[in-house]
Amino acid sequence: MMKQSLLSVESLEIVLRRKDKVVPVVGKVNFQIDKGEIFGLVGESGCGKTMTCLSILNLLPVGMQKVGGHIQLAGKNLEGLSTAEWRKLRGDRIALVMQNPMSAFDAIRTIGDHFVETLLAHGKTDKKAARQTAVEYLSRVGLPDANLLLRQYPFELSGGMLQRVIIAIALAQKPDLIIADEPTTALDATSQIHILDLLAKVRREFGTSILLISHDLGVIARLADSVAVMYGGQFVEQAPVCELFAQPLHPYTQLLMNARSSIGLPRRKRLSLLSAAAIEMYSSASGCGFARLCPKVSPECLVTAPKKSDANVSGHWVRCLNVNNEQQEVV
Ligand SMILES: Nc1ncnc2c1ncn2[C@@H]1O[C@H](COP(=O)(O)OP(=O)(O)OP(=O)(O)O)[C@@H](O)[C@H]1O
Repeated sequence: MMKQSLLSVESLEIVLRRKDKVVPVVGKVNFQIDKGEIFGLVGESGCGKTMTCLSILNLLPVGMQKVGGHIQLAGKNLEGLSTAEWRKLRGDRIALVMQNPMSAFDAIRTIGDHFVETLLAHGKTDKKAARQTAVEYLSRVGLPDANLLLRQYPFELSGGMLQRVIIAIALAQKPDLIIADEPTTALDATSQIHILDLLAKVRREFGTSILLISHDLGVIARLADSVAVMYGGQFVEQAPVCELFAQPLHPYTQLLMNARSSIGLPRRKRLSLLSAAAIEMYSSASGCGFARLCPKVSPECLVTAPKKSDANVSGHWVRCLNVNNEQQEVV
């Protein structure tokens, strides 16, 4: 089947403005998500994953500013939308599933209130029909006794159940894209697997595209079709998921893989691997942002910023001077 692009992010740049300082947070990020694709974004805490997705929804926090780039959804430029248009787009076209499901709910309102109000706010239906839709979608995400659930309060549900409710509310609006930002991080191991299986089912049954953000390569491996590795506000490698695991090229990706495969090692040894990957922003005007931590650093890395170079497999590229040096191209 022909691939059809859904989301296109081009040269995205985000900065943090603090008094007289401007701190780069995300720099010249490019990616594309096709219809029905699950695109994984992986990287250590603080590398800019969340700011990248919040910018897609025009929800950057105070002080953060998108200063460059273009974002298109199904060919339509998302610049210059009115507040009402943004409100409609969020939910109707793009849904957001965040890390901590409890924080998405008002503790003194029932699940039914949340569900119905969201549907009514998006002008879909009357109250009775909204409750019917709620029952249908709560069942579709595998929650038993949906009628009882609608009368319950958030504190009466587990984190895994609340995450399912959020996904049900999102699906009821039939979005084109779900942005799932660390959707399983706050859950216990069993609930994590159930939520990942549910997201796979959502893509299968609804054809929804998913931008899946995680610091955990295992989560990405289980679900994503392709994956981008982010470090210090930049994408440093991107590949189809099997290819990335078979042949990680960037030293940072390799470090992430090693840290993961060292799960069985004593805690101290594991931490020493992880601390080597501690995040520093790409604040250096020249050179590679990862150079100071890179086990393969060469003198050139300190002065020359690496450009993208293609690997042998289609869709796989890396930003590192020490990989395929001769293939470096201007991007
Ligand atoms: N509200 C905010 N105000 C100021 N700086 C922020 C704010 N939110 C995030 N940052 C900073 O922006 C940078 C990118 O943060 P971001 O949340 O995108 O990282 P992340 O990769 O999603 O990490 P995590 O998984 O921990 O959320 C970090 O340096 C972070 O400290």
